[in-house]
Amino acid sequence: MATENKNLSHYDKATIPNAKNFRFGIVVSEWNSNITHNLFKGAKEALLDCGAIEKNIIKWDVPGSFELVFGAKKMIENQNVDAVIAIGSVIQGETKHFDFVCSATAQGIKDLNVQHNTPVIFCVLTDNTMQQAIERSGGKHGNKGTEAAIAAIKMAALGK
Ligand SMILES: Nc1c(NC[C@H](O)[C@H](O)[C@H](O)CO)[nH]c(=O)[nH]c1=O
Ligand SMILES: CC(=O)[C@@H](O)COP(=O)(O)O
Repeated sequence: MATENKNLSHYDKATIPNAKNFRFGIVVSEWNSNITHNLFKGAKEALLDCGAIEKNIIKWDVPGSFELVFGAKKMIENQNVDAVIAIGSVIQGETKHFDFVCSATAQGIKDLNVQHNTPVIFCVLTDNTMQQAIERSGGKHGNKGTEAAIAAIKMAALGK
């Protein structure tokens, strides 16, 4: 199902564990900060709505999506978190750089999930245009940050 057919912000609290006992790390890319700020806002609001305590939400900023992998790794190693949300917005430019950034970031975050015992949620928009990014960070398709927060809670609770 494409995003076109679902709202990223919809969730049923009855199906989500209470997040009050979990610590969350959120690593946020500064590239396209108009987008990543809204993704972070959506994620934080959803975590709090599902019972998370504000002091248990640790936010770090990194320069770009490529640096999300290192930031998430350091968050896992140093902050005793139950899940990490990696937030970025990659938008196609004139060159193939988009492909390399998206691929490296996705593969790097996948690798962290394999190498560590802390889930890292892929909240990186990879859009053709700024308009697509706007629509997925609080616009007509909802907010991917909200979706990522719900995934983080469910993964933090897995096996507990
Ligand atoms: N063009 C975008 C980038 N590019 C920067 C890289 O992520 C990285 O910071 C740089 O290559 C130095 O290592 N990053 C985004 O997050 N979004 C973009 O659209
Ligand atoms: C994803 C990027 O790095 C890209 O936005 C940079 O733009 P360009 O490909 O025009 O250099």
